[in-house]
Amino acid sequence: MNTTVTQQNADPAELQKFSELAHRWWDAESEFKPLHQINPLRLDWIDQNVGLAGKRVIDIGCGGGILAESMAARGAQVTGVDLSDKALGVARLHLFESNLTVDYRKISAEDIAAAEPESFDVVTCMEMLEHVPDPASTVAAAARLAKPGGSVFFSTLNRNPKSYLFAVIGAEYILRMLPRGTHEYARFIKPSELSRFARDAGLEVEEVIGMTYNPITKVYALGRDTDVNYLVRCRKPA
Ligand SMILES: C[S@@+](CC[C@H](N)C(=O)[O-])C[C@H]1O[C@@H](n2cnc3c(N)ncnc32)[C@H](O)[C@@H]1O
Repeated sequence: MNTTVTQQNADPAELQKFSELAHRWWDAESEFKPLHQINPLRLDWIDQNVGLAGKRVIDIGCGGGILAESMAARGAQVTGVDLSDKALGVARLHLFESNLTVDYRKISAEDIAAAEPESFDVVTCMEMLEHVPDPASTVAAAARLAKPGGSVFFSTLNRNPKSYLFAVIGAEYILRMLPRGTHEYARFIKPSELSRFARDAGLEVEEVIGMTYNPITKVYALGRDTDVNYLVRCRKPA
């Protein structure tokens, strides 16, 4: 692994997992299929709430750039940050194919928040908090990056027996949608916990919305069921 992690809110083993798979990031039938499938839903939800065109956006834990590119395609000026060299390499290469512009940088959320506080109209941090040792620190960095009046979006996995059954046993062992070991149950975050992290960081929590997967129809949907996957929309007071 050529990822250097020093005194950062990062787990080298987690970064290694994503680095090893990075070359398959844009293969919509690969381990990243779920991210490709959920992307239109989360993109539309974000766009409907903030109107992405012309907005300055930062995507924390951008990986290969599925969400970052799609926001750029909607007219946003997007910065993507991650600590996996390989994922960032794939993200940069994919720009040649898409002809889009995204400013990809290898920097932690905390470091870019210290360097460029209150710089972004929109902050997104999706499917990333469950992979870091100190999610509250990432949430605080996301809040710091937002301009006053800006919007901050998170998504992660709830922590309860049902989410263990669906997100770990179901997705990794039965349906084999994800490689075994993708998710560590102890790192799942309850909506109440994420809401507290957000409030402690000075954000107002405006919406918590669930995302469900129907294994029969293979369709994802947004709705009231936050038991497994969920998204949170926050606002930084002006
Ligand atoms: C499941 S992927 C999600 C990618 C993207 N956010 C999406 O939803 O399409 C998790 C990403 O978080 C990144 N990541 C893990 N720990 C990180 C950290 N401490 N700082 C920045 N990125 C991190 C991984 O490298 C990986 O790209």
